[in-house]
Amino acid sequence: MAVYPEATRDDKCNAIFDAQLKMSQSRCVCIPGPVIIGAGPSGLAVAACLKERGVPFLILEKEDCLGSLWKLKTYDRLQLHLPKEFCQLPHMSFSPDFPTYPTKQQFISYLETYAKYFSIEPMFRQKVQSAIYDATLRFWRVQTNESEFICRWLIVATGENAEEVVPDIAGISEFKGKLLHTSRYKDGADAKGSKVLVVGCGNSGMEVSLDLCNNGAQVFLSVRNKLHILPRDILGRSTFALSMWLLNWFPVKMVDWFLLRCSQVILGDTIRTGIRRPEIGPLELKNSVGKTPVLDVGAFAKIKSGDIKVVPGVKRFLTTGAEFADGQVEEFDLIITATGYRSNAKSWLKEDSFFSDEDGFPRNSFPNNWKGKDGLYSVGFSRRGLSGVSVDAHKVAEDIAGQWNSEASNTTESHLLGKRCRGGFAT
Ligand SMILES: Cc1cc2nc3c(=O)[nH]c(=O)nc-3n(C[C@H](O)[C@H](O)[C@H](O)COP(=O)(O)OP(=O)(O)OC[C@H]3O[C@@H](n4cnc5c(N)ncnc54)[C@H](O)[C@@H]3O)c2cc1C
Ligand SMILES: NC(=O)C1=CN([C@@H]2O[C@H](COP(=O)(O)OP(=O)(O)OC[C@H]3O[C@@H](n4cnc5c(N)ncnc54)[C@H](OP(=O)(O)O)[C@@H]3O)[C@@H](O)[C@H]2O)C=CC1
Ligand SMILES: O=C(O)C(=O)Cc1c[nH]c2ccccc12
Repeated sequence: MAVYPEATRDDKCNAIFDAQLKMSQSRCVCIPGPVIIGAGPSGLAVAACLKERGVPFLILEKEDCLGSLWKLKTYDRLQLHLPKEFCQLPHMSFSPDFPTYPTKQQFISYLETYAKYFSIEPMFRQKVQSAIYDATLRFWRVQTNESEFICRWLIVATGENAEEVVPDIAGISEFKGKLLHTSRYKDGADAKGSKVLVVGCGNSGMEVSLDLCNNGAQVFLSVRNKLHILPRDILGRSTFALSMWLLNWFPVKMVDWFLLRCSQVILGDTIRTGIRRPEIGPLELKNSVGKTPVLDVGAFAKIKSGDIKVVPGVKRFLTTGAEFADGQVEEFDLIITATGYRSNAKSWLKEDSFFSDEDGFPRNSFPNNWKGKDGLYSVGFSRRGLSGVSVDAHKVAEDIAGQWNSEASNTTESHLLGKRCRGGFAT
């Protein structure tokens, strides 16, 4: 357990008095176990692990459903791009009927079943506005739009993709056509015959481009940087699974070399289409800066055939279209920003040591990214997708359960505060 500077008796009395005064004025609830922020896969996974260990908890979720990223912010044709065995959460496998790459709907129904099985009932419409550690009381104070929650442990599970990144490109507000981020794209049903620019070439940009193309749109894909494209499957086996298997025996550079040779044979030279590859290999790049390679499900064939046209980065937007870095100008009906997401943790978490101001991720990288000080934890910030979520969830639950079961969790302060709190939620 962390060691705190001892507060004086007077400090403690004043702080307890302040806390009690605040509680009597506003709705304030003491939570006996941890408060988990976010009811996505990470929040559910750590909740299930805590349940297994008999630790009560409360999940606060800003939306009115669990798995909100998957339910509200993803397109219809989405399928997991890692095989299902790498995406399941702790203590429950996917249905054997699910295909290797479950669909969005299957993944959502898995999350629903998961929550039901473990009797996880998040509190919805609770947007966390601030969380601050009271060093005198040794409690976290979590303020939502409705209430204040007081707890000993705080688990940040708000995700790597909490907020859309909207590019700050000149003239973006001038564009008179339709402009939307991939998080609001559902399908290309209305796009038939229209001219569409997709800005950004991650997995979202590639898959949305493919979907638009399949729906009869004329698609331009703006690529400003180097990136790795790998086929999702090599000889009928998942590229990701194959990579993980090879990494048991070979160094990452050798596995990267193998992946690039296979990509060359299966996809051909990406440079011919205007897409340059980084000098560092795909897995090494993922491990070092977290940049996920594109796992291609068909968009690259459309690029090679010219159905999707690769254009350089956008220099500026115009009222009717865009000008690109090479001076080319095109008119568009629709522009879709596929420019990714960012963490929102720094907008509400008032602490300076565990989470970085720069990117809102824990400062320490995997495997030391899950535990901060003063009872602060994170799940789902390891840049390892859903398999990273499970690893974090196990570690966090084990650590908290250890404290919960020891006498240390029953401090005098918690009893004193607990008696004064009105009501309490703990699932
Ligand atoms: C299009 C897309 C496809 C993906 N496909 C894959 C894949 O195939 N395989 C894979 O491994 N990963 C994939 N990912 C990565 C994705 O991050 C994970 O699948 C997973 O959703 C991460 O779970 P999470 O719970 O950490 O975050 P999220 O799913 O984002 O959940 C976080 C939750 O926190 C809530 N929240 C945020 N801020 C607050 C606040 N202030 N107060 C209260 N609640 C808050 C949100 O509403 C949300 O419900 C994909 C991501 C995207 C965008
Ligand atoms: N089937 C699946 O399972 C899918 C999984 N995903 C996952 O979801 C997560 C998010 O993916 P995604 O939404 O693609 O986001 P990413 O962050 O992976 O990609 C964003 C892209 O936008 C570009 N970009 C960012 N800012 C700008 C800008 N100002 N101008 C031009 N381009 C810009 C980036 O290029 P640059 O390199 O230059 O910064 C990058 O190509 C990833 O983890 C991904 O793997 C997404 C879709 C499908
Ligand atoms: O979907 C994502 O963003 C992921 O992080 C999944 C993932 C983890 N490690 C990888 C290596 C190659 C491709 C995807 C992933």
